[in-house]
Amino acid sequence: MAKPSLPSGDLSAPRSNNPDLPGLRARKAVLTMLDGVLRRGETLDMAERGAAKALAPADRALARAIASETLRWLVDLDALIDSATRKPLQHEAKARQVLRLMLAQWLRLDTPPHAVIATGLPLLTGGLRRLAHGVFSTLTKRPATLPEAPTLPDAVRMRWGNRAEAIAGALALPPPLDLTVRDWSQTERWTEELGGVSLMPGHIRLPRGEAIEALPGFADGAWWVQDIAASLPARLLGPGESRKALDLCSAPGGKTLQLAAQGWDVTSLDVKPKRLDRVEQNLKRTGLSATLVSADALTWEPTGQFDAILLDAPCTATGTCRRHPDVLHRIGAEHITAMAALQAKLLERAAHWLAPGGTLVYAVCSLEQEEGEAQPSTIGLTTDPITAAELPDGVDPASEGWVRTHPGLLPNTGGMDGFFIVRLKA
Ligand SMILES: C[S@@+](CC[C@H](N)C(=O)[O-])C[C@H]1O[C@@H](n2cnc3c(N)ncnc32)[C@H](O)[C@@H]1O
Repeated sequence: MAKPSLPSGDLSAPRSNNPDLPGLRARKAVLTMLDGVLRRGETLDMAERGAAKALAPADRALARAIASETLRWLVDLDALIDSATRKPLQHEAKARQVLRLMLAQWLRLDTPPHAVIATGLPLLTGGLRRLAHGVFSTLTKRPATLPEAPTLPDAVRMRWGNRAEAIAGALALPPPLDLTVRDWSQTERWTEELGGVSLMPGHIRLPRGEAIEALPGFADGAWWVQDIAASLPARLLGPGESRKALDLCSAPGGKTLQLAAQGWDVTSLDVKPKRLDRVEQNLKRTGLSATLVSADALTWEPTGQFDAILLDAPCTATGTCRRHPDVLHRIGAEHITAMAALQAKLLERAAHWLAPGGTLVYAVCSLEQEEGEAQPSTIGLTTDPITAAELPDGVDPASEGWVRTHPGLLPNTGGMDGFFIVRLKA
């Protein structure tokens, strides 16, 4: 079973309970991050910003890796804990949280048990510390193992239906790093120079773990990081030939860059000014241009119509579960319903801004039917079927003409994020 590469944070065991020891501070941050995700429903990014901001970069990376692996394997870690306790621990009890992160380090990050104990047990006191020590020792003596792939929470498995097993298989593996090349004619050159593989023109796949900013071509903006699935929506609009495109909900701007590079005259709109700043920085780095608009798409009114609109709508982002395993535990029916309602409103508005004969691509990085397959029927545009020739080998359009990707696709080359994409014509 492939394991994530371990960040170079301090794995050595502190010899006392001194809370200032760096190894202990990283584990404390993990505990706060797990609490943020599991108790307060925060994203892992948000929880990390709150809990780990004072840590040195290597310790912060270590804390992120431990929290990610804990959340990815939570169901299996809990089963191990329950198999070694006579009285089940409450779901969010501190002793359970500490045992979860201890087991994730030992079983997923290959941290030696003595280091796990030295940095885990000081998070507890008294009887709880003795209990955690007992459970961890029982499991290391067995020795306990994890299954080949993480077990998905029941509600998630039910929602993802017959794709669930393949997605769980992909969750066990660290996802690769995909890049989109600004000038597609340079794909071969950059693929060779960066030592990657290309699955489509303009696409390069590298093994995970590269320091992106140090790679050749980054500073000159010859490419940007973008999962291959995330690159499909803009590709489906084809060459722009200076026609007008609206990238609605555009930040941090991967699709704005693509549309600009494909020759569209792009208006790039997002409601969050700080996120729009990132679009600006990305445009600057890549030498591409777009008109930036900081506005709420629910109230904004354009001055004219667009030949193309890309609506990469806000969503539950469950399709990014490989990199954000918090979505396995945070997202429930109420989030999906709320997002689906927002997406329907955005789609409805966007449809009115399309010039006659114009094209609208609707996309979400969600694996949920309500946010994907159920959406386009609510507006009066016709589907412009996506063809297999427009997709990477191994990904086929559905008979309805749309595309549903998920992490279990392209299993031999590293998978892809989960997206729903449909192309509609006015
Ligand atoms: C899935 S992300 C977009 C990713 C982006 N298309 C890319 O490729 O980099 C969704 C974006 O929608 C924005 N958003 C959410 N509600 C919005 C609204 N009412 N109006 C405009 N933008 C909105 C968020 O700020 C977020 O940046």
